[in-house]
Amino acid sequence: MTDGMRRQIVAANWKMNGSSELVQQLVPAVREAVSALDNGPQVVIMPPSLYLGEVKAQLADSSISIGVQNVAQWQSGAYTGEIAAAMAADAGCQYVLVGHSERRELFGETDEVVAAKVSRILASGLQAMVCVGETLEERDSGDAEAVVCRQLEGALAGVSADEAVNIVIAYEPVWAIGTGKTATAEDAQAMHQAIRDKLVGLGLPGNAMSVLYGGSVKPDNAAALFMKPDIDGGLIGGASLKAEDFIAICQAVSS
Ligand SMILES: O=C[C@H](O)COP(=O)(O)O
Repeated sequence: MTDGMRRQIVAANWKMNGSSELVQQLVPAVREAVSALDNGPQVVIMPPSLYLGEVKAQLADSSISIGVQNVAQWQSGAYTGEIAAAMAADAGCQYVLVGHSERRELFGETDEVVAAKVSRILASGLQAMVCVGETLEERDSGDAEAVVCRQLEGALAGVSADEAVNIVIAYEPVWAIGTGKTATAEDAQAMHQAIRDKLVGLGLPGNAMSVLYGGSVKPDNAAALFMKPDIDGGLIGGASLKAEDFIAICQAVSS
């Protein structure tokens, strides 16, 4: 299923959850299980930034990558409470999540802000995991694809085909996040295909880029989603906080 830079990825977004205790319990267990996988996915752990150092220490010499859940659109300066993409790189991250629907909804992130962040992330030599997805209302009114295409166009404004090697797309229907309602594998596949077509339309190598699915991915639905031809793995919220569940999801990619 991989083609060029397209690769299977399972990313853990802890959101604002976790503790030092969780790091000490969960990360070594995930590390051990992932190292035993044949042909396993690239695993990425994105804890709250305060725990990055502890997670990194647990992952020394492992193949698992680390990332942050957000960075500022600015380079540096008087932006109390923010962290810069360059700092994420300096702290040893490889990935940055950007444009998550919670950031768009709760923190007012527009497509323009997302695009500015993408540009900072790429300039810092990191991989941008760009989230897109429609609300239930938008899906019910038949606008899901148009919304996702608009978000892609906005977030990737100014990204060149060469830079696309450092972009991963995560399709997360908002109505499926944390609700236990997941898109059917068929609906997710259809949207992933539409995303690739849109990327190609934007002059980017859409068929060679990784496109992940997120939204209530659990051990019991992961394999059906991941076996679809255009789904390259998942962005996992709730289930990434339980070692057993997250490991089972990583195993579903390699099976
Ligand atoms: O970033 C992760 C997603 O928002 C999915 O969260 P969830 O797996 O809890 O539905």
